[in-house]
Amino acid sequence: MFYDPLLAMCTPWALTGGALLLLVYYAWSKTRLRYEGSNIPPFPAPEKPFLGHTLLMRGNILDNFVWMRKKAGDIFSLNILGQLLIVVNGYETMREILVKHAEVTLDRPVDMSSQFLGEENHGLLSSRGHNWKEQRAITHSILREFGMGKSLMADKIATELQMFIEKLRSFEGKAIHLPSISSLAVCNIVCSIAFGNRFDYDDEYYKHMMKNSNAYLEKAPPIWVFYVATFFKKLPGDLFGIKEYEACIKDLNENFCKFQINKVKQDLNDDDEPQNFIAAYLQEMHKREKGEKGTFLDEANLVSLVKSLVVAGTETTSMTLNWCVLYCLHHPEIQEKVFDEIKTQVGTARPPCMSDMPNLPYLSAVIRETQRLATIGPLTARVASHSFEVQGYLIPKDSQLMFNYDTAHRDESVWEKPDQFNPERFLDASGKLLKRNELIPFGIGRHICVGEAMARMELDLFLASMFQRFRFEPEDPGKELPTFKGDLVLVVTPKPFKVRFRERSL
Ligand code: HEM
Repeated sequence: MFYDPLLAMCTPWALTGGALLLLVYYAWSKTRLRYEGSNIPPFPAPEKPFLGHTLLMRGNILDNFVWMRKKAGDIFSLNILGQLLIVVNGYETMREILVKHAEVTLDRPVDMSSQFLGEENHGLLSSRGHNWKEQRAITHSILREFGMGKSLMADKIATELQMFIEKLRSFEGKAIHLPSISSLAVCNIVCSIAFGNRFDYDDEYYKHMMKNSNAYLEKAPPIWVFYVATFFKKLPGDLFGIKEYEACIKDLNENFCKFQINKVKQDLNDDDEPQNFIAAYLQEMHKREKGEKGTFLDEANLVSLVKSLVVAGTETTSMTLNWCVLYCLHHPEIQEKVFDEIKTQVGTARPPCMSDMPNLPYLSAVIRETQRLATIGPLTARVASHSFEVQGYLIPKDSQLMFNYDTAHRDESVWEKPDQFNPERFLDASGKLLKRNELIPFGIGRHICVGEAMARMELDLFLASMFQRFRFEPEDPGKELPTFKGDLVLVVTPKPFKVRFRERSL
């Protein structure tokens, strides 16, 4: 046979080169957007080869979105490793899509934790279509039955609030990190509704599970990592902490949510009056299973639901309390004004209750302004189930949409000096509370926070009692006060700071 030494030498190189070319072509074809010629929203910056706009998702995304919006307008496109991501800003534009096009923007994209737990269509945060509709309706109806926004819920909150205030008193003015206590208190309210139990603040099991619940938010890898997380997971080591994150959420799932459900199941009798969320859900599930219509209610959905109540219902409320305290450290005069209002309208002999709230408009304005300026949950995502048009742009089927709620709260055309903490913007000239539609801390459209009424009640009661009983003072009055600039870890958290709760002499 003919032997060519040159060919023999070249072949390994040719093979390697060919393989590399194929790999490059594969990577290029996977990361390229295929919408040439269609009128998708504009890009704020040129795409980088292979990476698209992925690097723009690093750092403080909310700050990055500000300059992108200035360049490209309220709706702009990003290429994240081949996935079209359309970012939507401004109250009117978000409303137009989430309300007018609600049916085609109903589903959320699969999130990382659901993917890791094999829960791609479960519960409320990651379920889709008819399953989501049934889970949403049952959650809403059970929470309403348990008195969300009514007295039963208020009683549960008041019981926990008493423990919380006692705990704050016990520090006798020593500087503390508020969320390490407030998260335990707020989560206890969710627990007492979900499975009828509260935990002692020093309970090791509870503290461990709360750490997992916090990790859900704090340890969540950066958003862009999600697109390549399954690949990174296969690599040795733990790049971006993906494996640690997975371990935390699995522990929370198995040893908290499933464990508590099994405990309720042991004593469940379908004929008894349900005493908690889990029992009510299981009883309704058994009823529907016997019907002819079929049901999406099942235990896998319940596990995910319980987890979303714990995770979505804890840090959001706890961080809002923390932000409010931080703003008041900067504005002691506002703090005193709230105290004076409570002293006049409620007195100091008993804790404030829900029926006092109509007489406390200034406190309500402080809470609204806290929610506006902090925008705890600034980003939410959806997938377009069909193509549709908005403001002349095509939103193609399967594109992902990210809604930037933060912009609704910071638009200068709506809010004068939006970066300042000014509760007066929620009051009219006679001191009456104003309703302002652009305030959307709980979101808009069909996915609007299912725990809104409960959260409002918690914020009202907790803050009213905190203002009544304590003066909030900085850890070290000689030092610079903690900054207004927060960190986005799914929820926006202030940079950790300590505060002194000085008991007022009442
Ligand atoms: C101050 C406290 C809270 C804030 C600022 C807040 C904010 C939000 C926001 C912005 C959303 C997303 C809306 C969207 O995707 O458009 C949401 C959804 C949700 N929240 Fe809240 N939330 C709070 C408290 C609570 C509480 C106390 C619970 C329950 C115990 C809760 C449970 C949920 C659930 C389950 C969802 C998903 C709803 C769905 O997709 O249908 N949240 N919340």
